[in-house]
Amino acid sequence: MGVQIQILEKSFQMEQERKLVLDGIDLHLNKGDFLTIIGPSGCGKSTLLKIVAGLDTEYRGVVLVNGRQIVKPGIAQGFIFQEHRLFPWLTVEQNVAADLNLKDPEVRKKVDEMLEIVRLKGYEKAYPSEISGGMSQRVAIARALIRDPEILLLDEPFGALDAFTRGHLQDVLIDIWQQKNITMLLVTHDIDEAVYLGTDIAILRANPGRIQKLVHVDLSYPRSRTSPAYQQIRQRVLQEFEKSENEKYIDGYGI
Ligand SMILES: Nc1ncnc2c1ncn2[C@@H]1O[C@H](COP(=O)(O)OP(=O)(O)OP(=O)(O)O)[C@@H](O)[C@H]1O
Repeated sequence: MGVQIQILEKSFQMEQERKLVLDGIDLHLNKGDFLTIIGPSGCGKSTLLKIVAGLDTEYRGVVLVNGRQIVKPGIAQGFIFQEHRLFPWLTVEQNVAADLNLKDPEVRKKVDEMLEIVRLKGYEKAYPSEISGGMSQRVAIARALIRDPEILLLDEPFGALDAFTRGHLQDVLIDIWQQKNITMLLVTHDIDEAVYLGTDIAILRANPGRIQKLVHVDLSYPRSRTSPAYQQIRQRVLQEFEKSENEKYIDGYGI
């Protein structure tokens, strides 16, 4: 049970050649794990997430979510993009309900519960143009959660937000994860975000994308960024990250 990701090979056809992007990725997440993924630009993080989401099925390998093979997008795999992708003509509560009927008392109850979890009570009737970027991203998270996904996939979800809002949303995300005991897979460029959120961190290297190192973060939540144990793990991850970046240049790619 849990999530099994086995990507033997993922390549893209370029004009002249096939480019190998992911090579031998093997990851296992138990229910309730929070895996963060970092790595140099272009190492295949988004490609990996799209494969797990079922958005890309052109690869050699297999992804299993609770024993079921992922062959297309579905409600079992919630996906949060960097931009929130809300419908501008729908209110906050309509965006959360999306194709579900808000007049159904069960749906109404769930929408209210989700808005409570993402701390948006009082904004039900607002339109996306009337709320901030951070609030919009919380609406997107509520919209994914209402479908009870077995795994939530987040691609740089807070990358476009200012540092203060990002810090706040990281805490909201930990809250949601703890309340729902959901399995999380989050891609980020931010080493601090990877350490602050993850039970485990996968550091990828590029050309082709491979797992450079898996680091287990044995720290309880909420985490203190200034604690020596936190700083020690951060330092370790940073060193691995630098190694993965150097290898990218030694290989002659990425410049
Ligand atoms: N649809 C596509 N067709 C061809 N090549 C692609 C396609 N999508 C991604 N690639 C290539 O695959 C590689 C990995 O891309 P991907 O977006 O997964 O990397 P990333 O690690 O998420 O990068 P970043 O951190 O910059 O967002 C890159 O070299 C990219 O150019």
